Amino acid sequence: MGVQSLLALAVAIGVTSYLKLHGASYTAILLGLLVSTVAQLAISLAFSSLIYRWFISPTKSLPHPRDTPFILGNLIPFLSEPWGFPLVRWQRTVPTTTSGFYRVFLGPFDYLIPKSSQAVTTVMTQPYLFHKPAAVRDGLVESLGVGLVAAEGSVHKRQKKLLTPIFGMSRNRRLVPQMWAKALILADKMQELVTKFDGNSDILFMHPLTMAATLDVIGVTTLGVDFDSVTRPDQPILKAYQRVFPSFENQSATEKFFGATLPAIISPHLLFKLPLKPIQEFHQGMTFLQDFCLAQIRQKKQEIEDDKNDNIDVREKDILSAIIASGLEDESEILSHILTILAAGHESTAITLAWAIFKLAQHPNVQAKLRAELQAATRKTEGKEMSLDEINSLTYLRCFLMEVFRLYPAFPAMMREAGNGTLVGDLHIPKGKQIMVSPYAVNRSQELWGDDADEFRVERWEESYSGGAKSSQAFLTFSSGPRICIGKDFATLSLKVFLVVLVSRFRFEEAIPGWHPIIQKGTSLKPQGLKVKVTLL
Ligand code: HEM
Repeated sequence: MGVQSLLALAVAIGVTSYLKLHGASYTAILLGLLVSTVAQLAISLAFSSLIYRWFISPTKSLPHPRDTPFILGNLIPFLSEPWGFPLVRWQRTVPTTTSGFYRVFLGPFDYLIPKSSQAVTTVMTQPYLFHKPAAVRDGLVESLGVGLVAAEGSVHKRQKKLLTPIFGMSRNRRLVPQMWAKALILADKMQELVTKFDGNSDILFMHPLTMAATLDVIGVTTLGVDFDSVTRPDQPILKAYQRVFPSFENQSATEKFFGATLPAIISPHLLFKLPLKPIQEFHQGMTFLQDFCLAQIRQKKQEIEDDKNDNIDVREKDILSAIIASGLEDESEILSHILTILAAGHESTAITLAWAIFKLAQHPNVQAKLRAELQAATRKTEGKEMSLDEINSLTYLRCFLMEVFRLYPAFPAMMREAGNGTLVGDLHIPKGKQIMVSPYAVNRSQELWGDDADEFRVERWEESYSGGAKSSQAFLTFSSGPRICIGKDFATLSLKVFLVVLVSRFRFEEAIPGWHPIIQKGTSLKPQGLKVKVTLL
């Protein structure tokens, strides 16, 4: 229990005893407690925002954004804009210090932000010292269990060792036909939509389509189950995910406000118990997914047990089979891995695919160059499905995708917390200090990428394999260090397959010249209402 909580308890006991001794009624005592709680909260807020932050904190000498009002600090831009926007501004305007960190204030909470690549390295290469904050971890555990995203320390190390080979090159080779089949189904659906009214062209909202398609890829590759979300938008798994990750487009202004604010200020234990409609929907969605995945796990276990010949096709059929065949027996851990892979794997890829298609529409020259590369490759394969090596030999496709990854990282910020007090150069970071690492801001840093960091310039990846970045920590789309995304190659491959199939079959143009979709505020870079004109070639 911290000093503040002890003080609060002492004041509450004091107030109750005083009122009781003076013969007050229970209503008066309750009222007294309420008033004293509010007063303590106000004093604690004022103390952290007006005194601790400026005069006592060991990080008090670090620079911070200009225009930082007392009390609210930098909270307003953070709540009113997509997270990445203020982070890019601050990355450019706050002076660089020797430690490479600066600080921002979200209401009473102070965050350190690593600005230099050295500071980013310090945080990302020591994931068990700078771990995920308890509130973030608790939220993940509540929904997904202790899978790789939520695990810390030795548990994370063991899980990563178990899962890394399952996501290796030999699996990717096996996945290509499944991904290809799903990309063709998406292309067929898009063809059906654009030819519906006798023409060969129409405006399509891409994000719902990419969500359904990437969910289908993850379903077939992870569980060996065909969700069929692209052709059946009412199928229950898709509906469950729409409940778990609601799109802001379908929410009222109040729901949007609370959806962006409550997770930042209330502990997940409390948040998940609130009698609010989105929370109830979340639980219903999660319960459905848990029951569904558990049934799949039991069925798959049986298949593997029944296979007396250790048949590779049974043990390696999909990611779930490979996890069970690896010898992991704990059913709740297997369930956490599957829920984690399904959740982490499809939304991020869907967001990236939607942005990729939007960038093609915005940049016809890039699209033409990519199509030319694909047509030349397709001539060689005589229009048949490409192999992993053929897909990976498409150099312009790689360059295009890297530039999309750089400018549109699906997760604009990652939260961390110092597990122990530590020294970084001359800066003492105290235990419990909150840290925010921003892939969005680092990927657009002019110090690391040059003056044209904001420009969508595919050539930078043609000129140099690293895109000309001045540090290996300049590209954080998939995080870096021991907690780097395990599905990085899986996601890259499935995006390449989707792009090969879609760009070969359709031309993408801006639906409205110069229009840009709004980016959802919060933890992901979800585009709202992303639409493009799609023409069948
Ligand atoms: C474009 C697509 C993707 C992006 C941008 C992305 C990005 C990220 C990022 C930034 C992290 C680190 C989060 C943090 O530490 O706070 C992460 C972790 C993770 N991702 Fe991905 N991801 C993508 C696709 C996938 C896919 C397809 C899968 C699985 C099939 C996956 C599974 C995971 C897992 C299990 C972790 C936790 C790794 C660990 O903590 O060791 N991701 N991802």
